[in-house]
Amino acid sequence: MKSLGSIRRDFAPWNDPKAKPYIQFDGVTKRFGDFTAVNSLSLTIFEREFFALLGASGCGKSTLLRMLAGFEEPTAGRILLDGQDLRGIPPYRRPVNMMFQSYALFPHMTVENNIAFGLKQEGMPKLDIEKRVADMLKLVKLEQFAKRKPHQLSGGQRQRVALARSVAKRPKVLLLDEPLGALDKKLREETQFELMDLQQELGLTFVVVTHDQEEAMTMADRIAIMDKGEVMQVATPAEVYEAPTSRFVAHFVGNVNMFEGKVAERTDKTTRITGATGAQIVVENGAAATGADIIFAVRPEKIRVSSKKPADAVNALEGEVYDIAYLGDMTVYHVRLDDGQIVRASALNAARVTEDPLTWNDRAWVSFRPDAGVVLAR
Ligand SMILES: Nc1ncnc2c1ncn2[C@@H]1O[C@H](COP(=O)(O)OP(=O)(O)OP(=O)(O)O)[C@@H](O)[C@H]1O
Repeated sequence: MKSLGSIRRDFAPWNDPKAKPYIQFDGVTKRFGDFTAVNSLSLTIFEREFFALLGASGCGKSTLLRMLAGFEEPTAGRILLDGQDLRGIPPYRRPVNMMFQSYALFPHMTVENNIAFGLKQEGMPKLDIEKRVADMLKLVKLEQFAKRKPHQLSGGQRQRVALARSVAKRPKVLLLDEPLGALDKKLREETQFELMDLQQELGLTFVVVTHDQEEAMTMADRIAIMDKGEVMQVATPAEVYEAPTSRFVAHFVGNVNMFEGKVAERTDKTTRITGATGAQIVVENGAAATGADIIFAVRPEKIRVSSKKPADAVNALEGEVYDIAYLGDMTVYHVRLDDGQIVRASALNAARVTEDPLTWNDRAWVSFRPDAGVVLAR
Protein backbone atom coordinates (compact mmCIF):
# COMPACT_ATOMS: atom_id res chain seq x y z
CA MET A 1 0.00 0.00 0.00
CA LYS A 2 1.29 3.43 -0.92
CA SER A 3 -0.12 5.56 1.82
CA LEU A 4 0.52 5.41 5.52
CA GLY A 5 -3.13 5.77 6.27
CA SER A 6 -4.11 8.70 8.37
CA ILE A 7 -0.68 8.95 9.94
CA ARG A 8 0.79 11.48 7.59
CA ARG A 9 3.61 12.77 9.70
CA ASP A 10 4.43 15.69 7.47
CA PHE A 11 0.81 16.86 7.22
CA ALA A 12 -0.38 19.02 10.12
CA PRO A 13 -1.43 22.45 8.80
CA TRP A 14 -3.56 23.00 11.91
CA ASN A 15 -0.31 23.37 13.88
CA ASP A 16 1.08 25.90 11.44
CA PRO A 17 0.03 29.45 12.35
CA LYS A 18 0.77 30.55 8.77
CA ALA A 19 -1.46 27.92 7.13
CA LYS A 20 -4.54 29.38 5.47
CA PRO A 21 -7.86 27.82 6.47
CA TYR A 22 -9.73 26.31 3.54
CA ILE A 23 -13.20 25.73 4.93
CA GLN A 24 -14.38 27.93 7.77
CA PHE A 25 -17.55 27.59 9.79
CA ASP A 26 -17.78 30.89 11.58
CA GLY A 27 -20.39 31.05 14.35
CA VAL A 28 -22.81 28.91 12.33
CA THR A 29 -26.27 28.29 13.75
CA LYS A 30 -29.06 26.30 12.11
CA ARG A 31 -32.57 26.33 13.52
CA PHE A 32 -35.52 24.29 12.32
CA GLY A 33 -38.50 26.14 13.84
CA ASP A 34 -37.57 26.52 17.48
CA PHE A 35 -35.19 23.54 17.42
CA THR A 36 -31.49 24.37 17.24
CA ALA A 37 -29.69 21.66 15.23
CA VAL A 38 -26.33 23.49 15.04
CA ASN A 39 -25.45 25.99 17.73
CA SER A 40 -23.02 28.85 17.02
CA LEU A 41 -20.38 26.47 15.75
CA SER A 42 -16.91 27.49 14.57
CA LEU A 43 -14.55 25.09 12.86
CA THR A 44 -11.63 25.27 10.44
CA ILE A 45 -10.68 22.63 7.88
CA PHE A 46 -7.51 22.75 5.78
CA GLU A 47 -6.88 21.98 2.15
CA ARG A 48 -6.16 18.27 1.50
CA GLU A 49 -7.34 17.36 4.95
CA PHE A 50 -9.36 14.20 5.61
CA PHE A 51 -11.74 15.58 8.20
CA ALA A 52 -14.36 13.58 10.10
CA LEU A 53 -17.48 14.83 11.86
CA LEU A 54 -18.26 12.25 14.51
CA GLY A 55 -21.27 12.14 16.76
CA ALA A 56 -24.37 10.27 17.81
CA SER A 57 -27.58 10.34 15.81
CA GLY A 58 -29.17 13.78 15.83
CA CYS A 59 -26.08 15.74 16.92
CA GLY A 60 -26.24 17.91 13.81
CA LYS A 61 -23.38 16.49 11.75
CA SER A 62 -25.40 15.91 8.57
CA THR A 63 -26.94 19.36 8.86
CA LEU A 64 -23.44 20.82 8.97
CA LEU A 65 -22.48 18.90 5.84
CA ARG A 66 -25.67 19.89 4.03
CA MET A 67 -24.99 23.54 4.76
CA LEU A 68 -21.50 23.20 3.28
CA ALA A 69 -23.00 21.54 0.20
CA GLY A 70 -25.58 24.30 -0.11
CA PHE A 71 -28.71 22.19 0.48
CA GLU A 72 -29.44 24.25 3.60
CA GLU A 73 -28.53 27.82 4.51
CA PRO A 74 -27.33 28.75 8.02
CA THR A 75 -29.80 30.68 10.18
CA ALA A 76 -26.85 32.73 11.43
CA GLY A 77 -23.10 32.82 10.90
CA ARG A 78 -20.97 32.33 7.79
CA ILE A 79 -19.39 29.47 5.88
CA LEU A 80 -16.29 30.40 3.89
CA LEU A 81 -14.50 28.32 1.27
CA ASP A 82 -11.06 29.52 0.30
CA GLY A 83 -11.98 32.90 1.76
CA GLN A 84 -15.26 33.22 -0.16
CA ASP A 85 -18.57 33.52 1.68
CA LEU A 86 -20.80 30.73 0.32
CA ARG A 87 -24.10 32.35 1.28
CA GLY A 88 -26.53 32.39 -1.62
CA ILE A 89 -24.33 30.24 -3.89
CA PRO A 90 -26.43 27.28 -5.13
CA PRO A 91 -25.10 23.73 -4.63
CA TYR A 92 -24.17 23.16 -8.27
CA ARG A 93 -22.01 26.27 -8.32
CA ARG A 94 -19.99 25.31 -5.25
CA PRO A 95 -16.67 23.46 -5.77
CA VAL A 96 -18.10 20.83 -3.49
CA ASN A 97 -19.70 17.50 -4.28
CA MET A 98 -21.60 15.10 -2.08
CA MET A 99 -21.05 11.37 -2.40
CA PHE A 100 -24.20 9.42 -1.77
CA GLN A 101 -24.40 5.78 -0.82
CA SER A 102 -24.19 3.23 -3.59
CA TYR A 103 -27.94 2.62 -3.68
CA ALA A 104 -28.24 6.06 -5.26
CA LEU A 105 -26.66 4.72 -8.48
CA PHE A 106 -28.94 4.57 -11.52
CA PRO A 107 -29.87 0.88 -11.76
CA HIS A 108 -30.64 0.88 -15.48
CA MET A 109 -27.35 2.52 -16.48
CA THR A 110 -23.98 0.86 -16.96
CA VAL A 111 -21.09 1.70 -14.70
CA GLU A 112 -19.57 4.03 -17.28
CA ASN A 113 -22.84 5.83 -17.89
CA ASN A 114 -23.34 6.27 -14.17
CA ILE A 115 -19.94 7.90 -13.96
CA ALA A 116 -20.51 10.00 -17.10
CA PHE A 117 -23.95 11.23 -16.05
CA GLY A 118 -22.91 14.42 -14.23
CA LEU A 119 -20.38 15.29 -16.93
CA LYS A 120 -23.02 15.01 -19.68
CA GLN A 121 -25.36 17.22 -17.69
CA GLU A 122 -22.60 19.79 -17.45
CA GLY A 123 -22.27 19.72 -21.23
CA MET A 124 -18.71 18.42 -21.33
CA PRO A 125 -17.57 17.46 -24.88
CA LYS A 126 -18.00 13.77 -25.67
CA LEU A 127 -14.32 12.96 -26.12
CA ASP A 128 -13.42 14.64 -22.84
CA ILE A 129 -16.12 12.63 -21.09
CA GLU A 130 -14.74 9.38 -22.49
CA LYS A 131 -11.27 10.25 -21.30
CA ARG A 132 -12.47 11.30 -17.85
CA VAL A 133 -14.59 8.18 -17.42
CA ALA A 134 -11.63 5.99 -18.41
CA ASP A 135 -9.46 7.81 -15.86
CA MET A 136 -12.07 7.31 -13.16
CA LEU A 137 -12.53 3.61 -13.94
CA LYS A 138 -8.79 3.16 -13.66
CA LEU A 139 -8.66 5.10 -10.42
CA VAL A 140 -11.19 2.85 -8.72
CA LYS A 141 -9.89 -0.27 -10.50
CA LEU A 142 -13.11 -1.09 -12.31
CA GLU A 143 -11.90 -1.01 -15.92
CA GLN A 144 -13.25 -4.50 -16.66
CA PHE A 145 -16.64 -3.62 -15.24
CA ALA A 146 -17.45 -0.59 -17.40
CA LYS A 147 -20.35 -2.26 -19.21
CA ARG A 148 -21.98 -3.85 -16.20
CA LYS A 149 -25.07 -2.59 -14.43
CA PRO A 150 -24.96 -1.93 -10.68
CA HIS A 151 -26.83 -5.15 -9.81
CA GLN A 152 -24.05 -7.15 -11.50
CA LEU A 153 -21.48 -5.82 -9.04
CA SER A 154 -20.55 -6.59 -5.44
CA GLY A 155 -21.35 -4.11 -2.67
CA GLY A 156 -17.78 -2.88 -2.55
CA GLN A 157 -17.61 -2.44 -6.32
CA ARG A 158 -20.86 -0.47 -6.28
CA GLN A 159 -19.40 1.75 -3.61
CA ARG A 160 -16.41 2.43 -5.84
CA VAL A 161 -18.70 3.40 -8.72
CA ALA A 162 -20.48 5.84 -6.41
CA LEU A 163 -17.10 7.25 -5.46
CA ALA A 164 -15.92 7.53 -9.07
CA ARG A 165 -19.16 9.26 -9.99
CA SER A 166 -18.77 11.80 -7.22
CA VAL A 167 -15.16 12.69 -8.02
CA ALA A 168 -15.58 12.67 -11.83
CA LYS A 169 -16.44 16.37 -11.85
CA ARG A 170 -13.23 17.08 -9.98
CA PRO A 171 -14.72 18.88 -7.02
CA LYS A 172 -12.23 20.50 -4.66
CA VAL A 173 -14.10 19.18 -1.67
CA LEU A 174 -15.84 15.84 -1.42
CA LEU A 175 -18.49 15.43 1.23
CA LEU A 176 -19.31 11.92 2.35
CA ASP A 177 -22.31 11.18 4.57
CA GLU A 178 -21.90 7.74 6.15
CA PRO A 179 -20.20 6.60 2.93
CA LEU A 180 -19.60 3.01 4.00
CA GLY A 181 -22.79 2.50 5.99
CA ALA A 182 -24.19 -0.08 3.58
CA LEU A 183 -21.12 -2.34 3.60
CA ASP A 184 -20.39 -5.23 5.93
CA LYS A 185 -17.59 -4.91 8.47
CA LYS A 186 -14.77 -6.52 6.52
CA LEU A 187 -15.56 -4.72 3.29
CA ARG A 188 -15.95 -1.48 5.19
CA GLU A 189 -12.45 -1.80 6.59
CA GLU A 190 -10.96 -2.49 3.16
CA THR A 191 -12.87 0.38 1.62
CA GLN A 192 -11.66 2.74 4.35
CA PHE A 193 -8.09 2.18 3.18
CA GLU A 194 -9.10 2.61 -0.45
CA LEU A 195 -10.78 5.89 0.35
CA MET A 196 -7.66 7.12 2.12
CA ASP A 197 -5.44 6.16 -0.82
CA LEU A 198 -7.76 7.82 -3.27
CA GLN A 199 -8.00 11.01 -1.27
CA GLN A 200 -4.23 11.34 -1.20
CA GLU A 201 -3.87 10.43 -4.85
CA LEU A 202 -6.38 13.09 -5.91
CA GLY A 203 -5.20 15.66 -3.39
CA LEU A 204 -8.78 16.50 -2.44
CA THR A 205 -10.25 17.74 0.80
CA PHE A 206 -12.62 15.16 2.28
CA VAL A 207 -15.23 15.87 4.92
CA VAL A 208 -16.88 12.69 6.11
CA VAL A 209 -19.81 12.30 8.48
CA THR A 210 -19.90 9.15 10.56
CA HIS A 211 -21.23 7.83 13.83
CA ASP A 212 -18.63 5.03 13.78
CA GLN A 213 -15.68 6.07 15.91
CA GLU A 214 -13.39 3.38 14.57
CA GLU A 215 -14.04 4.55 11.05
CA ALA A 216 -13.27 8.15 11.98
CA MET A 217 -10.12 7.10 13.86
CA THR A 218 -8.89 5.01 10.92
CA MET A 219 -9.43 7.48 8.13
CA ALA A 220 -9.28 11.02 9.40
CA ASP A 221 -6.41 13.43 9.89
CA ARG A 222 -8.58 15.22 12.44
CA ILE A 223 -11.93 14.51 14.04
CA ALA A 224 -14.55 16.92 15.33
CA ILE A 225 -16.62 15.27 18.03
CA MET A 226 -20.10 16.74 18.13
CA ASP A 227 -22.86 16.72 20.70
CA LYS A 228 -26.19 18.57 20.52
CA GLY A 229 -25.16 20.88 17.71
CA GLU A 230 -21.82 21.82 19.27
CA VAL A 231 -18.24 20.74 18.77
CA MET A 232 -16.83 19.15 21.92
CA GLN A 233 -13.25 18.68 20.69
CA VAL A 234 -11.32 18.88 17.43
CA ALA A 235 -8.09 16.92 17.36
CA THR A 236 -6.14 14.13 15.70
CA PRO A 237 -7.34 10.57 16.40
CA ALA A 238 -4.42 10.00 18.76
CA GLU A 239 -5.13 13.19 20.71
CA VAL A 240 -8.82 12.47 20.95
CA TYR A 241 -8.03 9.03 22.32
CA GLU A 242 -5.06 9.83 24.57
CA ALA A 243 -5.99 13.33 25.67
CA PRO A 244 -9.75 13.81 25.68
CA THR A 245 -10.63 17.17 27.17
CA SER A 246 -13.99 16.17 28.59
CA ARG A 247 -15.84 13.29 30.12
CA PHE A 248 -18.09 13.22 27.07
CA VAL A 249 -15.25 12.74 24.59
CA ALA A 250 -13.45 10.20 26.78
CA HIS A 251 -16.64 8.14 26.89
CA PHE A 252 -17.55 8.59 23.28
CA VAL A 253 -14.27 7.38 21.82
CA GLY A 254 -13.22 3.92 22.96
CA ASN A 255 -13.55 2.37 26.39
CA VAL A 256 -12.46 4.20 29.49
CA ASN A 257 -12.28 3.78 33.25
CA MET A 258 -13.26 6.78 35.34
CA PHE A 259 -11.76 7.04 38.81
CA GLU A 260 -13.63 9.72 40.70
CA GLY A 261 -12.15 11.60 43.60
CA LYS A 262 -11.09 14.86 45.18
CA VAL A 263 -7.70 16.48 44.78
CA ALA A 264 -6.08 15.93 48.18
CA GLU A 265 -2.65 17.34 47.49
CA ARG A 266 -0.65 18.81 44.64
CA THR A 267 3.07 18.94 44.11
CA ASP A 268 5.04 20.24 41.10
CA LYS A 269 4.44 17.13 39.05
CA THR A 270 1.83 15.02 40.71
CA THR A 271 -1.65 15.20 42.09
CA ARG A 272 -2.87 12.93 44.87
CA ILE A 273 -6.52 12.01 44.58
CA THR A 274 -8.69 10.52 47.30
CA GLY A 275 -11.65 8.46 46.22
CA ALA A 276 -14.98 8.22 48.02
CA THR A 277 -13.88 5.20 50.06
CA GLY A 278 -10.50 6.68 50.94
CA ALA A 279 -8.47 4.84 48.29
CA GLN A 280 -5.70 7.04 46.98
CA ILE A 281 -4.19 7.39 43.54
CA VAL A 282 -1.33 9.57 42.34
CA VAL A 283 -1.51 11.05 38.88
CA GLU A 284 0.46 13.35 36.63
CA ASN A 285 -0.62 16.35 34.59
CA GLY A 286 -3.50 17.40 36.80
CA ALA A 287 -4.27 21.11 36.60
CA ALA A 288 -7.17 20.97 39.06
CA ALA A 289 -6.98 22.86 42.37
CA THR A 290 -6.82 21.22 45.79
CA GLY A 291 -10.30 20.19 46.90
CA ALA A 292 -11.65 20.02 43.33
CA ASP A 293 -13.86 17.10 42.30
CA ILE A 294 -12.19 15.37 39.39
CA ILE A 295 -12.02 12.20 37.36
CA PHE A 296 -8.92 10.34 36.32
CA ALA A 297 -9.77 8.71 32.98
CA VAL A 298 -7.68 5.67 32.06
CA ARG A 299 -7.94 3.47 28.95
CA PRO A 300 -8.21 -0.30 29.60
CA GLU A 301 -4.94 -1.12 27.86
CA LYS A 302 -3.07 1.17 30.26
CA ILE A 303 -4.17 -0.93 33.22
CA ARG A 304 -2.37 -4.06 34.33
CA VAL A 305 -4.07 -6.93 36.11
CA SER A 306 -2.06 -9.29 38.31
CA SER A 307 -2.64 -11.81 41.03
CA LYS A 308 -0.11 -10.14 43.36
CA LYS A 309 0.39 -6.48 44.15
CA PRO A 310 3.16 -5.30 41.81
CA ALA A 311 6.11 -4.14 43.94
CA ASP A 312 6.87 -1.14 41.76
CA ALA A 313 3.33 0.15 41.21
CA VAL A 314 2.49 3.69 42.34
CA ASN A 315 -1.20 2.99 41.92
CA ALA A 316 -2.56 -0.43 42.81
CA LEU A 317 -6.14 -1.19 43.76
CA GLU A 318 -7.40 -4.54 44.98
CA GLY A 319 -10.47 -6.41 43.90
CA GLU A 320 -11.83 -9.60 42.43
CA VAL A 321 -11.99 -10.90 38.87
CA TYR A 322 -15.60 -10.49 37.88
CA ASP A 323 -15.55 -11.30 34.19
CA ILE A 324 -13.06 -12.37 31.55
CA ALA A 325 -13.56 -12.09 27.81
CA TYR A 326 -11.07 -13.84 25.55
CA LEU A 327 -11.05 -12.00 22.21
CA GLY A 328 -8.22 -13.85 20.51
CA ASP A 329 -5.74 -11.03 20.11
CA MET A 330 -6.42 -9.78 23.61
CA THR A 331 -8.16 -10.61 26.83
CA VAL A 332 -10.44 -8.17 28.62
CA TYR A 333 -10.72 -8.42 32.38
CA HIS A 334 -13.43 -6.87 34.49
CA VAL A 335 -12.24 -6.49 38.04
CA ARG A 336 -14.64 -5.46 40.80
CA LEU A 337 -12.71 -3.27 43.21
CA ASP A 338 -13.40 -3.53 46.91
CA ASP A 339 -15.26 -0.19 46.71
CA GLY A 340 -17.60 -1.72 44.10
CA GLN A 341 -16.24 0.01 40.99
CA ILE A 342 -15.75 -2.26 38.00
CA VAL A 343 -12.45 -1.69 36.24
CA ARG A 344 -11.91 -2.79 32.67
CA ALA A 345 -8.38 -3.83 31.75
CA SER A 346 -7.17 -5.33 28.51
CA ALA A 347 -4.04 -7.34 27.93
CA LEU A 348 -2.56 -8.26 24.56
CA ASN A 349 -2.13 -11.98 24.11
CA ALA A 350 1.35 -11.62 22.68
CA ALA A 351 2.53 -14.97 24.02
CA ARG A 352 0.49 -18.14 23.70
CA VAL A 353 0.58 -18.80 27.40
CA THR A 354 0.26 -16.12 30.07
CA GLU A 355 2.60 -16.40 33.02
CA ASP A 356 0.00 -15.09 35.47
CA PRO A 357 -3.23 -16.90 34.69
CA LEU A 358 -6.23 -15.39 36.40
CA THR A 359 -9.68 -16.77 36.54
CA TRP A 360 -13.16 -15.84 37.72
CA ASN A 361 -13.45 -14.81 41.38
CA ASP A 362 -9.67 -14.68 41.91
CA ARG A 363 -8.35 -11.85 44.04
CA ALA A 364 -6.53 -9.46 41.72
CA TRP A 365 -4.74 -6.13 41.62
CA VAL A 366 -5.20 -3.49 39.00
CA SER A 367 -2.29 -1.11 38.64
CA PHE A 368 -1.44 1.85 36.45
CA ARG A 369 1.17 4.56 36.14
CA PRO A 370 0.62 8.17 37.18
CA ASP A 371 0.74 9.19 33.51
CA ALA A 372 -1.64 6.45 32.34
CA GLY A 373 -4.60 8.79 31.90
CA VAL A 374 -5.93 12.33 32.01
CA VAL A 375 -7.48 14.43 34.75
CA LEU A 376 -10.92 15.75 33.79
CA ALA A 377 -13.43 17.98 35.51
CA ARG A 378 -16.37 16.11 36.99
N1 LIG B 1 -35.50 19.69 7.83
C1 LIG B 1 -35.56 19.52 9.15
N2 LIG B 1 -36.62 19.95 9.86
C2 LIG B 1 -36.68 19.81 11.20
N3 LIG B 1 -35.71 19.23 11.94
C3 LIG B 1 -34.63 18.78 11.30
C4 LIG B 1 -34.49 18.89 9.87
N4 LIG B 1 -33.30 18.36 9.53
C5 LIG B 1 -32.73 17.92 10.67
N5 LIG B 1 -33.51 18.18 11.73
C6 LIG B 1 -33.20 17.87 13.14
O1 LIG B 1 -31.93 18.39 13.46
C7 LIG B 1 -31.20 17.49 14.28
C8 LIG B 1 -29.86 17.18 13.63
O2 LIG B 1 -30.08 16.43 12.45
P1 LIG B 1 -28.88 15.83 11.62
O3 LIG B 1 -29.44 15.11 10.45
O4 LIG B 1 -27.89 16.89 11.36
O5 LIG B 1 -28.29 14.79 12.65
P2 LIG B 1 -27.12 13.74 12.47
O6 LIG B 1 -26.16 14.03 13.55
O7 LIG B 1 -26.61 13.74 11.10
O8 LIG B 1 -27.88 12.40 12.80
P3 LIG B 1 -27.96 11.02 11.98
O9 LIG B 1 -26.68 10.32 12.25
O10 LIG B 1 -29.13 10.34 12.62
O11 LIG B 1 -28.19 11.38 10.55
C9 LIG B 1 -32.09 16.27 14.46
O12 LIG B 1 -32.69 16.35 15.73
C10 LIG B 1 -33.11 16.37 13.35
O13 LIG B 1 -34.33 15.82 13.75
